[in-house]
Amino acid sequence: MATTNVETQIAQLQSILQNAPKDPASRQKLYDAVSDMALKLEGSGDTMQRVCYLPLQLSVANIAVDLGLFDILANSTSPLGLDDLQKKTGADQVLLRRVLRYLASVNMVEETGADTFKASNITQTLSRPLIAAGLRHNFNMCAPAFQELPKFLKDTKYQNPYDVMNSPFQRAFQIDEPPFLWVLKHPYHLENANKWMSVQREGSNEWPDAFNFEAECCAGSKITPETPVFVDVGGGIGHQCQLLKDRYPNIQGRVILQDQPPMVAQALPLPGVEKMAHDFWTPEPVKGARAYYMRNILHDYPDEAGAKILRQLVDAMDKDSVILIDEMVLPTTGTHWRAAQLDFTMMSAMAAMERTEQQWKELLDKAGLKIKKVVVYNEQLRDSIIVVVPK
Ligand SMILES: C[S@@+](CC[C@H](N)C(=O)[O-])C[C@H]1O[C@@H](n2cnc3c(N)ncnc32)[C@H](O)[C@@H]1O
Repeated sequence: MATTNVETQIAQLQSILQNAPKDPASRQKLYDAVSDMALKLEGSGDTMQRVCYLPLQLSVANIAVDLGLFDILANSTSPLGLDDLQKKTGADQVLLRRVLRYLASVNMVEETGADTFKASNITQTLSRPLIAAGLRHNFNMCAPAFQELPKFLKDTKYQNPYDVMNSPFQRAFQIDEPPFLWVLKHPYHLENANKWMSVQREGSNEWPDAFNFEAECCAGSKITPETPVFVDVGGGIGHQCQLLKDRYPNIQGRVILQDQPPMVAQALPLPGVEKMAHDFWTPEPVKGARAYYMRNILHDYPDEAGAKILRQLVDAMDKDSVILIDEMVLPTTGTHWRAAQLDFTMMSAMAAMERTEQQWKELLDKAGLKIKKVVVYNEQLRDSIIVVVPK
């Protein structure tokens, strides 16, 4: 009776899988619900084995990337046996069997018969070059810092880390400079990190999907071609300036990309965007802009340093100016695991943090600023535009 019942339940689950919605948002919702149910169903044996062996998945996935296994299977039109895979990878068959057996056990590849494998949906994802670079980045750079974290926190008496010159990453790599400077001197790690950054929010909304820049920042007094409308402070190579220009091709006024000189020198072509070398620790040279935009800058710094950067902008603002902070705003409860793990990545790498709305208020207060409104544009990570004005 019990067996029949469980077989019926499994059949019901399979029917849910077959009828899973195609649109990404609904699919994500279903995935979150099913994952949550799977964890609630989990017995102690599975819990201990799953948690204790978590690092192994990333390790074996890196072996598969090094051997090109995901690529080979994803590009094959039919299942491949060990002979084929040995010829293509040059690896010993006994070892290959062990690697593939493990990968199949966690659905990273699909086993179609004895010693025969094909790509699964997960193989297809992991074979993509940007995602494979992410496997390398997280294994080579993040995992050593995560490994260091428990001892680091014990040694620092469980105080929240705030000093970028004293982070788990620095200990793991035995360096005495901030990780973002160290990585610039290590091209292999830099390339993997940049590829990972470019893909990790793939498929998510972008800020103009939820925030109407023209209505929010260009209404009111007249804008002329001389009016600075958008200054991207610490804007990297200009992706957000490009996004703004793409979404608002007829926008009047100046759009300005600011960053350190080497970054500005590498910026995208960006027609219609002024490129300006500027150090954000010094007074903001563009006065009275409609919007000073900052994306993923302040989460790198503790409150005092963040307030110092913001004060440079406050001094440049006029009555029509706002600051747009594009960052995660963590909820008070129910933080998604993807957001929570990013917070720990910031802690381990940079002694930095993601913030709740209350924590944003506390930081802004130190710079004489307050929140006008928060527009969430990506629910899962709580990526948001925080519209900020002087108090
Ligand atoms: C995490 S990245 C964010 C880049 C960009 N805003 C984005 O979201 O893609 C931090 C940026 O801050 C820039 N940066 C760091 N220190 C700076 C400084 N003192 N003045 C101006 N930009 C700086 C870096 O060059 C880098 O482009």
